[in-house]
Amino acid sequence: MTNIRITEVFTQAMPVLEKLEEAGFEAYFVGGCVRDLLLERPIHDVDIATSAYPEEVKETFAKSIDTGIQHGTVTVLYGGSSYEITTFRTESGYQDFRRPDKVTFVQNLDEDLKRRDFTINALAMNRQGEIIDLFDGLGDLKRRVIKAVGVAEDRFHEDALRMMRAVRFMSQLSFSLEEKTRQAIINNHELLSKISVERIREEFVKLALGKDSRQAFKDFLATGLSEECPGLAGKKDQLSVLTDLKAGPDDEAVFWSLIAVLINLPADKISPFMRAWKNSNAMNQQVRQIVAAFDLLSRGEESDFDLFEIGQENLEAALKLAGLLGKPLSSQVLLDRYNRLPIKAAGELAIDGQWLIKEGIKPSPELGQLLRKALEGVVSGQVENSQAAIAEFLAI
Ligand SMILES: Nc1ccn([C@@H]2O[C@H](COP(=O)(O)OP(=O)(O)OP(=O)(O)O)[C@@H](O)[C@H]2O)c(=O)n1
Ligand SMILES: [Mg+2]
Repeated sequence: MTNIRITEVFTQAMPVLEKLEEAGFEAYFVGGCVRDLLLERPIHDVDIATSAYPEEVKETFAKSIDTGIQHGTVTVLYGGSSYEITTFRTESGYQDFRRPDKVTFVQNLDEDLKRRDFTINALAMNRQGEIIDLFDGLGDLKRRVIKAVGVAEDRFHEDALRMMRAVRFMSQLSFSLEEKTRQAIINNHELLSKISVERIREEFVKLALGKDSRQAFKDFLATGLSEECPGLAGKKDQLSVLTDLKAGPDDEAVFWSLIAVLINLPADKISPFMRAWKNSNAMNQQVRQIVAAFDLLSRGEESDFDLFEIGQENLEAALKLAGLLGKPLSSQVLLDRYNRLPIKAAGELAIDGQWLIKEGIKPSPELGQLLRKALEGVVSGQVENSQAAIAEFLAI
């Protein structure tokens, strides 16, 4: 990330503010993009707050999409980028999606900023590049603290997900939690149970993959937030390993596998756990495979054919998992063994079912067994991967 790129993002976005101002409205950059600009972090989305009502925003720009009119948000496409433009409002539009939104439009930026979650997220910037900072967000950026705007309890009652956001930002930014904010999370952690699992999962994964996850996991556990998460209630002791890892996880599937191992999930309980977190089937399957591979490798009895079946991706993931847990698996030896396998996929076998049929084997369970035998023979180096050698090996 460079300053040039950051400047570019805002330079590109300036005409959007300009157009709103020319149309007679106030408009500011707000929230995460201003925070990330000041922290010199990469900016992924530029949010704009304005005095214009959604209909007025739509009239100001040629191309727009109604992404969240009921929250006051219109997405505007301009100069090849898209911008979320939201009318000044109070009472968050961030409520759990199953609950009706109560959005009240307000007259000015100040009222809007007051209802934002943290001081570092309640900064705005105008077209002149001046920062509007009503709650000493700049000071908190310097002190590197996550502090709720105003009365923390109120902010968490407006949207309990913010408690998860607090620990997520700790991890991503390497910030600490301001004491009153921390106390408010301790007092209100039960509210998290009202929030949809999808939203909690999103924050949980961002926390896990953030650069300071170990510090953030400490507060995730100490404030009681973990007690409100699917499958994690009563597991604080096992999960405390997360605060003491050599490094944080950098891969989502490895992270879920780590959790599954830490809370001692038996193989048949991994799926229900992953589903409780509303993970995709693909993620669920990957995690089951990684944990199975990790268990097998931990026993140290894996054959070459086991390595073949595990496959490169899951092997690397299982080794990462072992690394996080400080397990002494000889990674290089295993990877070398894998790399020396004569074939890496069943498709590379010199014969297939068609070929066996041509050789006079009837489509039958026997055919499947022969294929499997050939595969095992080739993978384990017992037989060369050629049709002639395999035919002799199978005695057909
Ligand atoms: N529960 C929430 C979610 C968002 N916001 C406000 O809306 C802004 C934008 O929200 P979002 O994009 O979800 O978060 P960011 O802070 O931008 O973080 P990220 O980098 O993950 O986008 C936040 O900065 C904050 O001012 C809030 O007050 N409460
Ligand atoms: Mg954002």
